[in-house]
Amino acid sequence: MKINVIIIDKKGKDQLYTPLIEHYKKIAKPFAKVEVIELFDKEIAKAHDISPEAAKKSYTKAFEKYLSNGINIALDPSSKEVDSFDFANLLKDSTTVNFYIGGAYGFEKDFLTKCNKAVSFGKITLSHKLVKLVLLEQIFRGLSINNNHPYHK
Ligand SMILES: C[S@@+](CC[C@H](N)C(=O)[O-])C[C@H]1O[C@@H](n2cnc3c(N)ncnc32)[C@H](O)[C@@H]1O
Repeated sequence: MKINVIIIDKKGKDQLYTPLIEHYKKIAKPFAKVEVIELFDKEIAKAHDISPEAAKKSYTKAFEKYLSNGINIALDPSSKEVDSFDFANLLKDSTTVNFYIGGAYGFEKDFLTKCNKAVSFGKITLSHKLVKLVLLEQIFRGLSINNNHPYHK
């Protein structure tokens, strides 16, 4: 199966999170190919200087081309909270699963309605880099649950 983590973020490897992200991608390999897709362009940078609404619109524009393939799940703090078993079930719905992590201003409502689901990791707001790491760990945990791997005890 293919899992895409699509995030509004500048490309580039930071020393802090990248080794762990790569670790989870590697250990998930027997079950799924996990790819992290970072999106940030001049249009998003410019929109940030205009208004939160313009910024959210620019995120939607960047995300939209990925919506056509597979199941689409937005990570949104104010949506339905999931536990690790609910999360594992999301990975059973399709052979391609796209997860979306919003930018500094979250998502446009319109984008959330275009996704199949929106889920929350709790009411706290995590930085997008930290959310990416938590998501990668939960993807591996979910794959472990679905494949009876002993990681999830
Ligand atoms: C810095 S946060 C943006 C905060 C923004 N004010 C909002 O309400 O979404 C960047 C992204 O991280 C993700 N995120 C942060 N905390 C989260 C949580 N508790 N559960 C799910 N996703 C979260 C969301 O995708 C969010 O758009």
